Amino acid sequence: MSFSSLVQELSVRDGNNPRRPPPRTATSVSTVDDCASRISRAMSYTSTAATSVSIAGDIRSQLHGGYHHPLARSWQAERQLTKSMLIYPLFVSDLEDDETLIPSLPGQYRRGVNKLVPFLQPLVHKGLRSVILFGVPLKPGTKDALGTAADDPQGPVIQAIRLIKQRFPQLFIVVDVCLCEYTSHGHCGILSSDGTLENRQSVDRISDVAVAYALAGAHCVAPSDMNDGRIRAIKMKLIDESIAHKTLLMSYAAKFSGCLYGPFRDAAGSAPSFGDRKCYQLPPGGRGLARRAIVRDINEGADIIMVKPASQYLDIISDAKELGKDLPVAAYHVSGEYAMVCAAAKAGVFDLKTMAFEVTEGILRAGATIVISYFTPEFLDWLDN
Ligand SMILES: NCc1[nH]cc(CCC(=O)O)c1CC(=O)O
Ligand SMILES: [Zn+2]
Ligand SMILES: [Zn+2]
Repeated sequence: MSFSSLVQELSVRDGNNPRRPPPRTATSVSTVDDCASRISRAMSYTSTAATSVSIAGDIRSQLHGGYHHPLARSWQAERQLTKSMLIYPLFVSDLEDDETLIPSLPGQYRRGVNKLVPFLQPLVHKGLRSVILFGVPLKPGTKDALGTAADDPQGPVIQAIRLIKQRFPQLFIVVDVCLCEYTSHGHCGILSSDGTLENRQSVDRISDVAVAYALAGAHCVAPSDMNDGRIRAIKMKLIDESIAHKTLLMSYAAKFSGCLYGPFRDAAGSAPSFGDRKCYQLPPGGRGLARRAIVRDINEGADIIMVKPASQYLDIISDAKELGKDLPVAAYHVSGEYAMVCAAAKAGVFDLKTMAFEVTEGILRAGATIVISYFTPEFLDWLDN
């Protein structure tokens, strides 16, 4: 039985409804007026006859027309990925001529300051708008219990900020603020004698480091340490230094613990030497806790809220958008997510480009408008075609 004859049959069977519209046939030609009156008839029909699905379905079940054409498909998305939404992570080591492939992070390198400009030049030319910097101290003896090297004026991050700002003035420089790359114990703050984070000292140190990066010229500081109260402390010190008006404060507000940061820790040499980060990064099931952290950081003065990882936490991205209606939401598609996509594509599970777009579109659909992605160089090419 064809669809239209089924509709007809159902309509005929439903003979006790006096407002039943006449059955349509496949050959009927409609005018705009005809169409409008049919819609209004169908609407009044469904409102009085909930038992029948036939007539309203006849019109409103037709969705394909809305996305037959590629351009129409793009119109179905609330937001489209653009180059300006992307932030590219860069690992900057303290060995000036370093250019080392990170084995667990396919295609990504650790680079010394001397390698940055030649690497960035073609990307900037293709439309790269923003980078996020992570310092990697490799020289022996650089790490200590207080993470002293984090704001070393001769260290890789401050050197890189100055260099990039001078050579690519149009590039927006975000700097990750944390101590784990610089502490001998690998934790994201200063520890008290029982091995837990000492909040007051950690926040004091983290906020000093953030201000040092901002004074060196970073456009944005992004604390990823998760110590309570660091957003307020950084904002206050930025105000004290009279640079709050030109420094964007992006909070890693909802940063979850788990196993997706592994390749990053290989790249940055920042794995904790004992224990884990479960007492300061959020538990994966903690949606309510994440919502509290988001609200807290908004109230402490964050300009942008970040959610991380991204694909496993799309509900949290959507919560961040709802809670911080007037703040942009960023999502970090982290090292483990990136490595998974690369590994599966390599194993023939799916096409790399298709999946990179699918995962990123999912992140945008959930509510983010800024995406930190290791796929950024590829997107700069893909978005041109
Ligand atoms: N605290 C530092 C930091 N900043 C961003 C990441 C992870 C980013 C990634 O996995 O790509 C981490 C690692 C961690 O918290 O252990
Ligand atoms: Zn850290
Ligand atoms: Zn603990």
